[in-house]
Amino acid sequence: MNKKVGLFFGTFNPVHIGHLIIANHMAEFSDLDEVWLVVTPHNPFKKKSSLLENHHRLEMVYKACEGYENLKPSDIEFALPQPNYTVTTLAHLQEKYPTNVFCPIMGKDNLKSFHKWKNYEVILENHQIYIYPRIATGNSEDKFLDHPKITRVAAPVMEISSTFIRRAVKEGKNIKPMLPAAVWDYIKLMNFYR
Ligand SMILES: Nc1ncnc2c1ncn2[C@@H]1O[C@H](COP(=O)(O)OP(=O)(O)OP(=O)(O)O)[C@@H](O)[C@H]1O
Ligand SMILES: O=C(O)c1ccc[n+]([C@@H]2O[C@H](COP(=O)([O-])O)[C@@H](O)[C@H]2O)c1
Repeated sequence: MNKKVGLFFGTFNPVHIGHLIIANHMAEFSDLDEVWLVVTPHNPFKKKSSLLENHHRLEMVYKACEGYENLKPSDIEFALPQPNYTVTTLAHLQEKYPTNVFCPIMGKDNLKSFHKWKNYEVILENHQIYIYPRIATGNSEDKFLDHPKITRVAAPVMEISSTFIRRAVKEGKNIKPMLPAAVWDYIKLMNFYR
């Protein structure tokens, strides 16, 4: 049988429990067999300056996924041209794993800017997109929400961001519960974000 794989793309600088809870919820409560956390070297919409090196972010994702049978870290984008366009990654993955069915996972907030993604029509044509709820800013219409290639999954809403975590670590705050334990220990050990 073809394996249905959810793809959770992110810079994961660092990965936090918000990411982990969503990824795990998708793997456990939707029809996805696995969720791959794809570490993006360079998001086309984000500045690269505050980014930790790719292998450090991957290491944190690897640590976060430990003990979760259906969550897998992926470094597939490391060898692809940058900035990383999701349409390119999807084509590459489909070629490498022809029997897998790949479904990108996205927060409802991201759907608002989806029409600005490179070749978004191609993504929609070839893939079912799994959407989880997110508190969105602004009130523009979600024109994709009722699209047949959109599947909505009622996951918990987690308002935590990597930006908040980086800032808090810099200020010496204890934000241990916001990170998987092994990720918190690694950040301390490596003196990241100080
Ligand atoms: N708390 C959260 N709950 C659900 N989804 C999230 C959460 N934080 C981020 N995401 C989503 O997870 C994916 C990867 O997130 P990303 O690595 O950009 O983290 P981030 O916390 O948004 O980072 P930053 O604060 O550095 O912008 C993105 O699709 C993003 O929208
Ligand atoms: O392909 C695109 O045009 C595109 C535009 C913006 C974002 N993305 C991908 O979406 C992922 C999540 O984006 P973000 O901004 O929520 O971190 C990130 O890993 C990017 O590679 C992709």
